[in-house]
Amino acid sequence: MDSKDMNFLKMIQEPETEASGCSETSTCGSSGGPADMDPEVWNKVKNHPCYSEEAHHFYARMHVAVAPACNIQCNYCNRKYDCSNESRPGVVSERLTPELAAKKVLAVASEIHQMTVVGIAGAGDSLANPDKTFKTFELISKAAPDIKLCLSTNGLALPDMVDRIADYNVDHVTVTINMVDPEVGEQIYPWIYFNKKRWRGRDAAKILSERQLLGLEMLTARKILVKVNSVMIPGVNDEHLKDVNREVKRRGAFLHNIMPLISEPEHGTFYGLNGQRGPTAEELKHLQDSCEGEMNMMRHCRQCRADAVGLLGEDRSAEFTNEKIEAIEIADVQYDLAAREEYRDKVENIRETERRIKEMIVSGLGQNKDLEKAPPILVAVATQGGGEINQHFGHAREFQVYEVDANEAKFVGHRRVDLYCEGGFGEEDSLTRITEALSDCVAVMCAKIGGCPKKTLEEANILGIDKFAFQSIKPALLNYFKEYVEGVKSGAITPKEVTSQTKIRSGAYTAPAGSPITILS
Ligand SMILES: C[S@@+](CC[C@H](N)C(=O)[O-])C[C@H]1O[C@@H](n2cnc3c(N)ncnc32)[C@H](O)[C@@H]1O
Ligand code: SF4
Ligand code: SF4
Repeated sequence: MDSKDMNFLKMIQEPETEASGCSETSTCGSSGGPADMDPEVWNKVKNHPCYSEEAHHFYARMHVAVAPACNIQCNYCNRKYDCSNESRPGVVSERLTPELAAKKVLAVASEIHQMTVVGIAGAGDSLANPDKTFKTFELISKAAPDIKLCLSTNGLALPDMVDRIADYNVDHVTVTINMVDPEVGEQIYPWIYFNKKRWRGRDAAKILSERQLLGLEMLTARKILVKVNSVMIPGVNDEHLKDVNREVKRRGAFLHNIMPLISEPEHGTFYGLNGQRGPTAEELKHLQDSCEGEMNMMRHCRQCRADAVGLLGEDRSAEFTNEKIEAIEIADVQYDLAAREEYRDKVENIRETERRIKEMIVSGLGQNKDLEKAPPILVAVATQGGGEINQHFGHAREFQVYEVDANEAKFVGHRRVDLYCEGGFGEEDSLTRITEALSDCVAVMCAKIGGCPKKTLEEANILGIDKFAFQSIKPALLNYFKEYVEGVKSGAITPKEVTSQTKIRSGAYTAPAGSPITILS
């Protein structure tokens, strides 16, 4: 186990908690997953960072960019193959052959033990490049059998590929479904290439939609978990995505990930060049909230590049360039399966303990009528993984935002920000932007915060809090909720009107060049 892994484990093993008498390092019972989840499903999702919000604090993924071609055109997509400065889907720094991809997976997995999933998500479409995609899976599954395989597709080729997908034990497939009505679809897709012919307009959208829904049914019939991605395009498919949600739910999709359209003109997409805007954070959250029901909504998607490596929200791809991978002697790569398993076992014990602690806190809060009645608050958290408040305010490139009440602390999105501590350079500007980005939060929790940013935040009625440093995020937030409500009651804290429908001012915040738009997902 390398020193980074050791630090990470130490970080998650030694929390200082005031949450309860049960130490978080102890293992209070078995790790069976949430009570309401089928154990077979839990086993598939428990260490997949995209399929489980909880898992994304502990486990990493990597994308291997082996699939350059695409069989359709979306009006929001412009693929780039040598781009290191844009952080959005469809861009990569370098292409990979299946052989180099497998070598890269081994190199990353031996360096980053929390990396549990390899996905193929472009830069084009995984199933428009089936030979490269399945060759890559074949090589990875031989060399690294504990790694989960995952693919993303627009679904056009899916019905023809389901058997091959099942043959490679791929348990997770993402299908992008933006419409179930060809009238809507013709505004999103200028053409598709199907049966050796280019189709346009409503005919194209009809074929695509039928193939997507058929593919989805075929996957769920084989118990393969399907995440449906939908890009929310205001005025085109925003209201219609409720119908999409209903149709995919009916066909057994496991998770629905409604993502905001990214349409900066400089990316050169059709929508970007024609002024099609993306949704505001408030619009996005409203739609996600209205679709949330029996079906899980994904709210922690970071809209990653096609060659992303690391925990969601961090990108370590620059550490694993083709040049570095090519220079590695495969015999020097230490793929230590036992150490990887040991790491996962420890994480699962910690998660199980945290779940029990949360239950105890919630049951304690439930005894108090004032807390039960109090409206939810939004709190921002600086974390670098491990499910803890463990990042210095000035080192945060994103803040996670939680909606907290007496019953739960729910992840509702993230805000990307400029780094505050950059050697004293431009600090005031970045602090202003961070304050704007967190304007709807009552507090920001971090491992440490300096006097100056604390004062500026307080002027905007956002408390900078570092006393929960290195504690588990959700227990700390639930404990803080009690403190906040009591503080408001006693007059020590000035209340902030915040509800789940609060207007999040994403429009007021300009993301730094090269980063995706700020979202509250
Ligand atoms: C680059 S695609 C690769 C996988 C596959 N070709 C597909 O479309 O599903 C990965 C995801 O990024 C999404 N995406 C691409 N460009 C986007 C944009 N400009 N805004 C939001 N999502 C985008 C796609 O819809 C898809 O869900
Ligand atoms: S299907 Fe995927 S890769 Fe192809 S154009 Fe659409 S978003 Fe881009
Ligand atoms: S784009 Fe979203 S679903 Fe895909 S790896 Fe990133 S966080 Fe996961």
